[in-house]
Order: sequence, then C-alpha cells, then structure tokens
Amino acid sequence: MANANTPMIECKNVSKVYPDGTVGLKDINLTINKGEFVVVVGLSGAGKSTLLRSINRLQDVSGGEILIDGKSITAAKGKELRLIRRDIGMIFQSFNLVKRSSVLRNVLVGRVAYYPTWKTTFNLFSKEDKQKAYEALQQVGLAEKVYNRADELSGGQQQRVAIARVLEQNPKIILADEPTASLDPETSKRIMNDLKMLNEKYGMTVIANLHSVELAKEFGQRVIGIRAGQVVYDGKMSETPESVFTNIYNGGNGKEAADD
Ligand SMILES: Nc1ncnc2c1ncn2[C@@H]1O[C@H](COP(=O)(O)OP(=O)(O)OP(=O)(O)O)[C@@H](O)[C@H]1O
Repeated sequence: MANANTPMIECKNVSKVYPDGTVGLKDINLTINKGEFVVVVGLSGAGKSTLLRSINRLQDVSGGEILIDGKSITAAKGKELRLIRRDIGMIFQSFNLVKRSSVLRNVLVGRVAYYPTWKTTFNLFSKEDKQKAYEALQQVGLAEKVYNRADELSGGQQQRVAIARVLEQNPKIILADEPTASLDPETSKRIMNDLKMLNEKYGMTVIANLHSVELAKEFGQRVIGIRAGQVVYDGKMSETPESVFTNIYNGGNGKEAADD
C-alpha cells in the first residue's frame, strides 16, 4: 500500500491523570500508520476510551504529545484545532444521533465543520453535500430511510446512520469506541463490515475499541492491548497467539476474568 509506514497518529509519552487522581493513561508511545485497522482490547477501566478521547482531544492529556498527520492536536488552538478535528470521525456506542431529526439531517451533521455556523443553523447545506449524504446512506444500505426520524430506526440502523455521517465528514481517521456494544452479534458484524469498507474503499485509518475478542480477531489487522493505562501488547493480529488475549483479560489475576 502506497501509504504504508506514513504515520497518521503518533502518541509520544502520553499520560492522563483525572482530577480525582485516577490514572487513565501512563506513558503511552504508539505510532499508527495511514490506512491501518487497529483494534484496542482490554478490561473495562483499562483506559481504552481515555486513549480515544485523548486522540481527538475530547479531553486534554496531562503529559506528552499527540500528532495527527504530523500536526500536534495537543498543542493546537482555535481554528487549527477545529481543522485537525475535522479529519477525525467518531463512532460511539450510543450512536450520538439527533433523535428527533431526520436521517438525512443527521448525516449532514458530518459536514458541519466545513460550514460557518449560521449556514448550518438555517440548514443551508449545498446540493452537492445533500447528494453526498444520500450516497453515503446508499453505501450503508439505508437510502430508503432518508426522511425517517432517527429514533424510528433500530439500534443497528442508527449506528449505520452514524457511519454514513462519518463518510459524509470524509475524515482521515475514524475512532470507534465500542461501536457494537449494544448490538446483537449479526448486527455487530454488519457494523464492523461497514467500518472495514471505510478503511478499504476510502483508505480511512480506523481505531476501534472492542470488548468482543471474536470481532477483534475477525476485523483487526493490528491489536493493541491495554491494561491499567499502559500498552501491554502491540502486534499484527495474524501473529498474535491466543495467550495474549487470555493474559489481557485475566490480567494475571483470576478474579478479573469474570469482569467481561
Ligand atoms: N472523567 C473521569 N474522572 C475520573 N476517572 C475517570 C474518568 N473517566 C475515566 N476514568 C477512569 O480512568 C480509567 C480508564 O477509564 P476508561 O473509560 O478509559 O476505560 P475503558 O478501558 O474505556 O473502559 P470501558 O471499556 O469500561 O469503557 C478508569 O479507572 C476510569 O474509572
């Protein structure tokens, strides 16, 4: 792949301590290259969400630096920060749709960062962006739902709207935080396949936090294991032995095995 080995996300000595003293991340050093599909695994509370929230700066880190496509998101301010964030799409466990708005309007939200606020307030999206939104919905098989209200859709369909919204945003990176946690196994696969499509067809770099080891194995090219805020494993999925998962989920401590 032409883009292989071009860093897209670089975490350098990243740490996060919450105001109450809880350590979220401890000296994280990671480089994720353009076009990678990375899965992050670890017990509940290991720091997976903290890592994703730090990468797009939904929260500030306590130490270290994070570069996005060569630019420091941890140092960026104002317009520069907004421009870096435009290149990062988010998929959440809870979908984060505007429930009372139409599916089309939810997908158009993906373009909001490209417009001045007053235009989006008055729904002045261009014809071209509306067309793109429709095409994004076609990609995820929801073109017939374009005028439905978001809350009329099933959970799996709502997550596919969120994926269409990311497609409309056209970011370089997608951060997916437990994208399938509230969905049944078949729907979960469908969502993971949509993320795979964004990765393969559009070259978007994907990082997905996953509870399910099965899904991690099936979809991840690279696996990062996190425990107590630290990277305890990082390797190609194809070369990762079963014992890695057992270790990460047992944590060397039998009682944690029951946690998941
Ligand atoms: N806002 C916060 N204030 C204080 N501590 C926090 C906060 N957010 C997270 N933590 C703590 O930081 C640690 C890492 O949490 P994080 O949510 O990143 O874990 P996780 O691996 O994503 O877990 P889960 O799979 O349950 O979402 C945990 O000990 C958690 O309790």
